[in-house]
Amino acid sequence: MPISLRSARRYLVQRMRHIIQNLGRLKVVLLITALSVSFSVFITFLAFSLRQTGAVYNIAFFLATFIPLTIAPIVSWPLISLLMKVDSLEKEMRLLASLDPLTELLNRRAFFRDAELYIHRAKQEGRMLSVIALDLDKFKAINDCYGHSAGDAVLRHFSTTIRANCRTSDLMGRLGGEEFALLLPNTSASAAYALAERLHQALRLTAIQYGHSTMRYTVSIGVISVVPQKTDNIEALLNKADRSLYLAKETGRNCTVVFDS
Ligand SMILES: Nc1nc2c(ncn2[C@@H]2O[C@H](COP(=O)(O)OP(=O)(O)OP(=O)(O)O)[C@@H](O)[C@H]2O)c(=O)[nH]1
Repeated sequence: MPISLRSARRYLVQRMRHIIQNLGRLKVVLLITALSVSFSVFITFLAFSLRQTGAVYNIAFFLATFIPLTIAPIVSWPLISLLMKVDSLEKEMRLLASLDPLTELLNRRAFFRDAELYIHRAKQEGRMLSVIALDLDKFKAINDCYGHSAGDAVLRHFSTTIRANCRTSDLMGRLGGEEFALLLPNTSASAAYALAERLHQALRLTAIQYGHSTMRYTVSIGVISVVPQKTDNIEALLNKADRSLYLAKETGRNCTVVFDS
């Protein structure tokens, strides 16, 4: 019983938020005011029906209209404002919980969660998608040579390069350390390979100024492109992309290997 009460309350709060978001603050306050006045007039009417007439009756109806008309907006405006603020803070918190704080790409958990949705949709529509695993080369040497915050600057730079080369519909995540992953919906192996090559090219043209130092870095990339089958999930696809990435590292780094099944 307490569970159903709690879920009923949660449902009501959600409905209220939905209404507030759809109508906007002003319309909601006007609606509350109109409802308050109607209710107050109705109660007054019930109390006086068939009993009183004349001046008292008129004064009571005047008060039944005037009091809620003035009080309802004064009370509801700040309350609705507060609810809207809580709502946008909650949205912001949910977004922050999904992002890697250094690069502002999706964190591992959010990437895996969203990737499953993309894969599910691709299965339903029978469409191809590509998963790309990326790992910066000899990143430890950058940290050792220039310091940890220089390493952080490289990670941020790489995430900006990824963003500049991907579509807004692509999923971009930092899985941890210097490992990144992309999921490209509706993307063939050749288009995914072309993106990987654009990233290599962008890094070739890049020299990051850090203090008095100029840093250059490269990335190794593994690609898998499939029309996902029933048993495919992000873990399985990322495993295959990782196997290609491993080959890219073995081949001498700074290159792309496409998974060959
Ligand atoms: N600056 C910085 N370094 C990190 C972060 N997370 C992990 N690292 C470092 O990334 C380095 C990863 O090193 P390795 O796994 O040996 O890989 P690598 O040096 O890139 O070598 P290869 O992958 O074989 O090319 C380690 O030194 C970690 O300390 C981070 O958030 N910031």
